[in-house]
Amino acid sequence: MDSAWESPYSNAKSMETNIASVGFIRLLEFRMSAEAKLRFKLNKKLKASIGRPKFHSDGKKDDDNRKGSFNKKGIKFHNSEEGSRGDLDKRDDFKTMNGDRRRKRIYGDQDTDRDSMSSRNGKASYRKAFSRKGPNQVRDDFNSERNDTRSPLRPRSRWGSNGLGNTESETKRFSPRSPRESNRSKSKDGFGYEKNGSESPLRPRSRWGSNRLENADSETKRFSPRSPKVSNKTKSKDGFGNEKNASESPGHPRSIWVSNGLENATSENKRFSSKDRGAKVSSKTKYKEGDKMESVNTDGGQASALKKHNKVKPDKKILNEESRVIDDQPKKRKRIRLDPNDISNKRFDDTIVINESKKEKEKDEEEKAEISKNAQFRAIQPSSSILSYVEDNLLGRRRLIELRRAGYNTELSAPLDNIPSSTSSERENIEENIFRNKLTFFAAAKVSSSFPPPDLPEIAFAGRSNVGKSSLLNALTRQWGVVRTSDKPGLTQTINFFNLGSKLCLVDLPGYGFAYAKEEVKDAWVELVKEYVSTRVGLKRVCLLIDTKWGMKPRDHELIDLMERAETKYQILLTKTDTVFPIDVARRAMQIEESLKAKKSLVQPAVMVSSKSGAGIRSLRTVLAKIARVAKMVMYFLAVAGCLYDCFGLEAETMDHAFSSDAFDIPSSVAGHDHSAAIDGREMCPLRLILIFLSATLAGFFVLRNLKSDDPKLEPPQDEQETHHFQNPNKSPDRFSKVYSAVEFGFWTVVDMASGRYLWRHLSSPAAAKLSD
Ligand SMILES: Nc1nc2c(ncn2[C@@H]2O[C@H](COP(=O)(O)OP(=O)(O)OP(=O)(O)O)[C@@H](O)[C@H]2O)c(=O)[nH]1
Ligand SMILES: [Mg+2]
Repeated sequence: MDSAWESPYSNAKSMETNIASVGFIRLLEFRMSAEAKLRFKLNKKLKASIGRPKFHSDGKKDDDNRKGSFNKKGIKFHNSEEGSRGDLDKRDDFKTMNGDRRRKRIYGDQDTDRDSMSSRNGKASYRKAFSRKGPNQVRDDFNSERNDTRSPLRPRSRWGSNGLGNTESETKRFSPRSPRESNRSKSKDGFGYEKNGSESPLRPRSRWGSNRLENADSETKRFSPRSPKVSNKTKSKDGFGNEKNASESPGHPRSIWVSNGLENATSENKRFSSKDRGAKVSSKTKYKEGDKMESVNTDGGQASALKKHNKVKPDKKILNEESRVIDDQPKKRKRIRLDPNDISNKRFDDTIVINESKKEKEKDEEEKAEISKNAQFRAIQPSSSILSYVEDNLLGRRRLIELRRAGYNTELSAPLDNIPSSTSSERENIEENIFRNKLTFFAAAKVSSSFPPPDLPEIAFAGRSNVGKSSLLNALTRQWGVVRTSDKPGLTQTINFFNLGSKLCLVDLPGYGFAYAKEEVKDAWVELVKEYVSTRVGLKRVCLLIDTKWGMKPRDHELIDLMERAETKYQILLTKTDTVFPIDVARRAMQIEESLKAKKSLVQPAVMVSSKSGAGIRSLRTVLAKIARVAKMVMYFLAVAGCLYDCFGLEAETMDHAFSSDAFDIPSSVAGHDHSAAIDGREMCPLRLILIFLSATLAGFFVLRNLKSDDPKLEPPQDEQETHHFQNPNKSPDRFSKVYSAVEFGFWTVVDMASGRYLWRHLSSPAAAKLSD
């Protein structure tokens, strides 16, 4: 502002050249009507009511307030004028108004500036200053002043946006807003912009905006489309902008864009273009058809700038093209030469990466092998007998509705192991008497030396960790919680012995394979399990549990090989059948049976169970109960043989060889005889002989009966009771079967009393004592 006002004083030449225009303005002033004077006064009053800008003693105005007041003044003035006239006269009014406005604004400014200036230097009056500058220049100064004195922190003004092309980013930031801003500010301008003021600020697609958006690639492009238009219109009126720039003090802080414009061509371009926009805003504007605006630039001072801009533009294009060419070239990769003796972290990392890639390859190969395994598995066609068994026992993944329809109470644990329509989850419903006995833990062994004496026939449960060994013990006895289970592999870490009454011993072995335990600890488990299954006296069967979903693993094969060598009887149990589809249960059973066909110690068939649903548990009970029964029969036979040996004086050595407990794998305590007693058997009483004969006969009968049905088949249970349960699930077991089982149980007790250990111990102990003497 200062420089704009001071320049006429400092520049005598411009004073002289503008004398003519001053005279013209004075003439205009004399011709001013009384009405116009009144209007001017009114305007002054209005301005005063709005609030006038403060002027400092040095003539500088407070930037924002001052501009606001200028604008407001303009609006008010113009509004009052426009409101009193028709739309038809708008254009004429616009011109005259503009002239008035120009002059009056000058007067308005003069009132204050003259005082301030006279108080400052006491020489030149306002009119002189005005005459020296000329009206156009004054207006131009006014525009530039508005541009320049805008705070750089006020981007929302069209002036600010134009004048603040100081940095590229700034210009970019401001530039898209400018049309909107200009629209907004127009409403305050009083030059027919008030209609635009009602325009939504979200409508930037004014003519300017649309032009600018055509080339949004670069900043220069953005401004360029407008420039030709402006230059076309302003060329005839050119000559003030540059002059003004020239008259500006280069070091003046006010004119940011001017001072910067002298520094570099590219930024100058942008600045000029932005100034161009600002000039456009400050220029006369015709209002056409509501929203559309057409600007007529009276300030042609930007033509030279536009020329500059047009000159620089091709350079930019070239630069862009060059940069594109550079981008298109393939980028050279940095080659890092590695020192073979370098053992820094970098090289160490590289080796790790190589190892990892090897591991990944191995993993990929394993995955491929696994995929082929899966494909092979899907190709298995199970036999119809297995399929029907799976269906009859509701093995595999089943919907609850299906189980309900079959009459099972799905709210009970292991519902398929229960009698249909039963509400009892207790063990009374177990059809195998031996499993009604209480399950009691009696020993745990970490080493073979701590194994308990083999008093009872034992059935062991082996398999990988988490395969469901412990859960199966609970499910078989329907005594939940006696054996501890966990979803974390490796819970069972010792060989745990559980007595089922005094009939059978169930042994829970620690698992092998993956488990949450140290490697050495797991190795110790494996060794212990191997020792147990290969050397344990009284071990009737090892139930090798295999997860139906995953099938057999190398560790399972290891154990099988060991049991084959030790001639330990083992049977495959497929567990967790509820996790796979029924067809896959059948496939897995087929697959395992096929793969273990040649094994001698294997007891076929594989039993499919689920501790969760209870499917197959009854069949497993039947199998295990028969094992217990066979063991009992063998025990009776041994007892009878001992008696015969005693009675008929058979050679002790022969008897020893034929019926030794080791040969039958029966614990000596179960067999209930020793050689010393047998030798002494000749001295037994006749009553004992009768009892032995009777018991031997009955025992022989039951042994034969049991031996007939010793090998269970993969068909629905042959037993009447079993068949009844599975085929007619809605019927409860009839009374006859209950009586039958009770009589059988009583009979076996009598036989046990007559021919078993009880009598033998009591009768033979005195003889043994004698012999020892
Ligand atoms: N779905 C389903 N889950 C089962 C079945 N049997 C056992 N589980 C679950 O499998 C997990 C392991 O069961 P455990 O009985 O502890 O397995 P384990 O073989 O004794 O494991 P270790 O003692 O670690 O050797 C538990 O979360 C059981 O609930 C089954 O038949 N079906
Ligand atoms: Mg366990």
